[in-house]
Amino acid sequence: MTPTISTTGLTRRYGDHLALGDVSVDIEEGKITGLLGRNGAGKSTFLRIVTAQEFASAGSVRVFGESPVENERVLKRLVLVREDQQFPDFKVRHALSAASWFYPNWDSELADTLLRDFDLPTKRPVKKLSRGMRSALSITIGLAARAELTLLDEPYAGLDAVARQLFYDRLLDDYSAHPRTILLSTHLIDEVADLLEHVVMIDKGRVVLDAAADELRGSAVTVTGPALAVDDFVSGRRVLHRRKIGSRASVTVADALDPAATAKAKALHLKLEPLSLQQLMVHTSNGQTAEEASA
Ligand SMILES: Nc1ncnc2c1ncn2[C@@H]1O[C@H](COP(=O)(O)OP(=O)(O)OP(=O)(O)O)[C@@H](O)[C@H]1O
Repeated sequence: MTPTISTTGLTRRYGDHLALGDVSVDIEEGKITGLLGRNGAGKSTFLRIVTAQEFASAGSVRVFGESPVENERVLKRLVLVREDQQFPDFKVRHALSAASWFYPNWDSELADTLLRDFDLPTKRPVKKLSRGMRSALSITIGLAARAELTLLDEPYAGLDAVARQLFYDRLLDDYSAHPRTILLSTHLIDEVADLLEHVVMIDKGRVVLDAAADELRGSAVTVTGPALAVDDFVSGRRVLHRRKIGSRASVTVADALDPAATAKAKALHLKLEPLSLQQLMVHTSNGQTAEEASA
């Protein structure tokens, strides 16, 4: 199956700053993929290149098997929702009508439902909306467009926790009813972790993880207990992080534990805690091994 997005050696330099370096990834069709990374990691740059709003310095990008550059055939099959979405001087209902003409799969029933859910005033000029309301409008357009490729670039600026949860719920409901390829860029990883089927993590412009979310959940574990027992238990394993407090230690290892190792930990009275995706990003983007000690 041809991936919806495929990049090879994608590189973007701004002067001497490398925003994306040699990024080769495939974003598979019909999945929700998380594009994760810290501020400035290169997520928006990647999405702007995929949507031909910006050009690569080197490497190639294919979307639906073709170059997206000046390619109407490709661009009309995708929607990008950006955090800093700009709207013409329209009222909300005019912004929605304009979107309905532009996107071939537009669902006005869904748009109406989302307007009600987010309590958006249809007669108000977009410029008079609060920041959170503007995000809600962008999300409404992004979901109601029901584009085959839906790109969401941290679309929740200013949205409160209740509105963000509403967005995640509606995204999942509509995706379940109308499966499509969704790429969601975010650093609020814990909030979206359960939605994601695949994860691409970028750090300083480089891909540092590209794996199925299920594979990553439980792929690292923190072992806590008496320092000697912990050190013995983790010996020979790849240590991501080590913390010592007096005679106790807490060590994160990048291995899934097999049943025998889990039984051994239990016998040694060691505590095992699987690492969340968010913690995994913290450790992955902090470098290979971190050591902390306090007496
Ligand atoms: N037009 C530009 N000119 C110069 N540098 C840029 C430009 N656009 C992006 N950058 C730099 O490239 C890097 C990647 O930026 P990008 O916006 O892609 O990161 P991001 O992962 O989306 O970050 P955030 O989560 O903060 O939105 C940053 O260091 C940024 O300052």
